[in-house]
Amino acid sequence: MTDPNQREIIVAILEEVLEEGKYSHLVLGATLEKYQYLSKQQRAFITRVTQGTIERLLQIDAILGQFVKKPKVPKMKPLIRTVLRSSVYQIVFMDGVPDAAVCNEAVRIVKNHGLGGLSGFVNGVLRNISRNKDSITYKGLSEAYSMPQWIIDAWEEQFGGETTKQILEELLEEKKTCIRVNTGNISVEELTKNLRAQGITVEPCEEIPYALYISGYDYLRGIPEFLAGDFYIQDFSSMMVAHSAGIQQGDHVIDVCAAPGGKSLHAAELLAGTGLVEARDLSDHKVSILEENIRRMGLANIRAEKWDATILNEESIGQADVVICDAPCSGLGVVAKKPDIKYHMTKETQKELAILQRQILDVVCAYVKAGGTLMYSTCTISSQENEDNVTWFLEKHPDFSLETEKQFLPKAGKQDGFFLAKMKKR
Ligand SMILES: C[S@@+](CC[C@H](N)C(=O)[O-])C[C@H]1O[C@@H](n2cnc3c(N)ncnc32)[C@H](O)[C@@H]1O
Repeated sequence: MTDPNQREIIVAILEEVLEEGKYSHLVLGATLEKYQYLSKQQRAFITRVTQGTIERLLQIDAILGQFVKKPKVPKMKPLIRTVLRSSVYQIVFMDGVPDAAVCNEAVRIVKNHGLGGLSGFVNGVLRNISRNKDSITYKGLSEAYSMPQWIIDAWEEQFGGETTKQILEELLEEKKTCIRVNTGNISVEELTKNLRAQGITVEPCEEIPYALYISGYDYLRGIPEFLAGDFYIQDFSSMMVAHSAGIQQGDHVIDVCAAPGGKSLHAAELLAGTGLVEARDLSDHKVSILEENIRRMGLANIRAEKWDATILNEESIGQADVVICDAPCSGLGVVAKKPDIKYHMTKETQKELAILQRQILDVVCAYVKAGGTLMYSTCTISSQENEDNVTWFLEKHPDFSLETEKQFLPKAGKQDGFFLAKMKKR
């Protein structure tokens, strides 16, 4: 557990995410791929500490604020700040990691980076926190649940205090990965057997027979069945889009915001080799991600295309049995798995996103055939981006009617926060 290398790696990841603003899941994924020689335990430790530190950042900074009078956290040297933050996470939120080892490692890293003059400060702060863990207090929900205040305010207004507290609690609980089995490649039973043989815990998902929860695995790309396209990582709430769209064999599906491809690939799988899915996204980079996933899943009835969804594609008018509009959104429903989102998002950006979502809906509804279906979804729980947009859309487009609308709230070990609306064109 105390291999010196691990904590150096953790600090390097956190510096990229917290100091340079890169996305944690991308930096962590790339790092785990780079250090394939590490053991499964070491990788699990790196994942837990980096994700935990990001997830609990406001809480950790509040703790540091209680124990360090000067300098304030924002005024600290970036490396010192990162070492302290990741060490506080281990001392306060992890059992089974000796505090003395955490302090010693922090001192060693600081010295290795030429900041030996500050090693006494780092050592003193961490040992003080270790001795006084029980006296830590938090001012308000924002500190206690590490969630920016503006998000709490918005949720309290929308859901009330009790539900907001429940959401905040769920977001910090243990997470499981939900996968969609590519049943064209392998049966659910066979995949379950293969994964269990590798020591992976596999549990069924009650709502969708071809969805499973997996945990205790090392590294995604280290699972041969992942590389073979036998499964795709997708939350069950997100699977509900293609699952409940009423896709029939031979259908033409247009997914207007498709990358990395979860819903498009799912639709193509449901079409079982028939029909066509046009999977569109904004940039060449996104299209190449779509193409890579299409190749991995081995599907022939789907093609990736570059197209800006805010621009009308004349050729697509009235062509689709199903249009999937999984719009760019604030992502606040998935902060349990991508915790840095909550610090990047702002009220202003959220407003801009709601406008963009309306713009996209307004254009892409033209692609739906008479009698066809428009699926609108987001991975957020904000009514501004969800129900309000649907109401606005239905008023503006009376030829569409609402069939179902569902807001999934985040539930630990079960589902992300997600919204979907199924609309029918008369
Ligand atoms: C929520 S993600 C889509 C996730 C995807 N549907 C899935 O299930 O894997 C939103 C996507 O919208 C794309 N996007 C943003 N603005 C767009 C636009 N104007 N036109 C098309 N795609 C856009 C983003 O690049 C991003 O890939």
